[in-house]
Amino acid sequence: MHRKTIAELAAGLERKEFSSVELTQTHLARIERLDPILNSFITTTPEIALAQARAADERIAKGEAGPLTGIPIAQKDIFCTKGVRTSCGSRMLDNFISPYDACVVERFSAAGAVMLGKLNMDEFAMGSSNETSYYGPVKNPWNTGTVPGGSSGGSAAAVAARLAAGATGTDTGGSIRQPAAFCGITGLKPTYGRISRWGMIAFASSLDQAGPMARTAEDCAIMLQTMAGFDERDSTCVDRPVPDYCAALANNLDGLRIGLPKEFFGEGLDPAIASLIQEAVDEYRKLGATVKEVSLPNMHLSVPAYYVVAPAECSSNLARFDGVRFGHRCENPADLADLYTRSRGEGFGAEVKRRILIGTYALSAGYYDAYYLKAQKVRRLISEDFRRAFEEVDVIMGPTAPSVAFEFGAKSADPIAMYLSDIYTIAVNLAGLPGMSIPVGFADGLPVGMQIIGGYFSEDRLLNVAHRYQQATDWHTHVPTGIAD
Ligand SMILES: NC(=O)C[C@H](N)C(=O)O
Repeated sequence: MHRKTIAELAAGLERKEFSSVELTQTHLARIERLDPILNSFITTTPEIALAQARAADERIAKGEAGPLTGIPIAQKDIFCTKGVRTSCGSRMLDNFISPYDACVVERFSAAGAVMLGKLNMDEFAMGSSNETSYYGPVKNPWNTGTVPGGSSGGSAAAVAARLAAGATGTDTGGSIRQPAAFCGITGLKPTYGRISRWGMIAFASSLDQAGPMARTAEDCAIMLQTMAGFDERDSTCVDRPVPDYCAALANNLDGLRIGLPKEFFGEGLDPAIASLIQEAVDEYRKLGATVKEVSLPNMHLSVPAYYVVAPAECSSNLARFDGVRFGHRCENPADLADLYTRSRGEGFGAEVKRRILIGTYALSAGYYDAYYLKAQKVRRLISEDFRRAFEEVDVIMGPTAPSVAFEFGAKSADPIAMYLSDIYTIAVNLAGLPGMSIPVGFADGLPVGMQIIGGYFSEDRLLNVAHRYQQATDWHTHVPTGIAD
């Protein structure tokens, strides 16, 4: 059962080949058996899952099921879940039981989905390897000596290992796409504003966006259908109709104009990855696409601009964790200053502290114009680069990450080396565009992801482009041996 995609599981439930309770029990048993190795879950919620599965079976029996009714999924632990610990991968929130559900969680519940638990992640989504989690790193199911990527590493590993049929992720600077690439799954970061951020713990509010992570583009379409749409509780959520993402999947790709940015194929890219991307692009030629080189001249400024904007917003957002209202509080504070200092000092890990310090510095009087204002101008230049490219092409393709999954510890001592693993993804966040990662092969036995970037609100087109490729190839069907057999 666990090998089936969400679309296949929904068909099986409808035909009564198995019940949601059976399906849920199968996944819970797999988590119990395999997650001690992978560490992809921070919290499992078997009682909630089985209650939701029973309710789903009733709904299916009455003929009132939707495409996600009875499907076992899991939530990144950045989404607030009522009555369930919501840690954001941090000691700061280790004791935090959320009093409400995030909008995304509400929508999955309303659709009748089953929540298996909360997934491991880099602390407050800051990281690209899952090594910054207070709960320990997640292992990559393809090779447990390598990282799963981050920050949505628990989501990617759980889906790759068939512990959940689908998972939510969030992407501030590559956090859905890079782990999807490292674990050989499909992930979509939608346009900024497509999905409500309400109840999603804020890291960098002008960049954060939730999205689906699953095995296929079709499954991502099914999940996005439920996640997308206006919510007045998030002032940046866009009030715009949600298209039927599944209806567009099978459209043919005749005449699709693909752009390959020359900046994506330069120095620093693993040559094995470059050739797999070229092979995938050749497949698209066979499917009727035309291919041309485009340029994103300000791409090289994306990582530096991100590491001003994101820490600046993080220093402001994380000011709320003060030991007073919720989260970690130090023992016996001497006075208020001691309470703040020790609670934050004990509650946050090293990477989070680094970002808060960078952000506070960048925003401080005298440095604001030199850093923050300048980074905002660069952001505008990057958006303009994409706008110009999309005058000539429909989608942009390139590698998701410059390397395959790396070994634990390989980049932890060098923050800049770690930051560079998001070199191809971050510009998309700065511009607010949608982007996907799909599996296109293996290098050194590890999965390689290709990124597909589209214009604003072109998620239907991206999913269509990804789906047609997945119908013509089988990279997305490969299963990590040993762990996920
Ligand atoms: N949250 C993200 O998108 C991850 C990014 N690597 C960061 O550390 O900021």
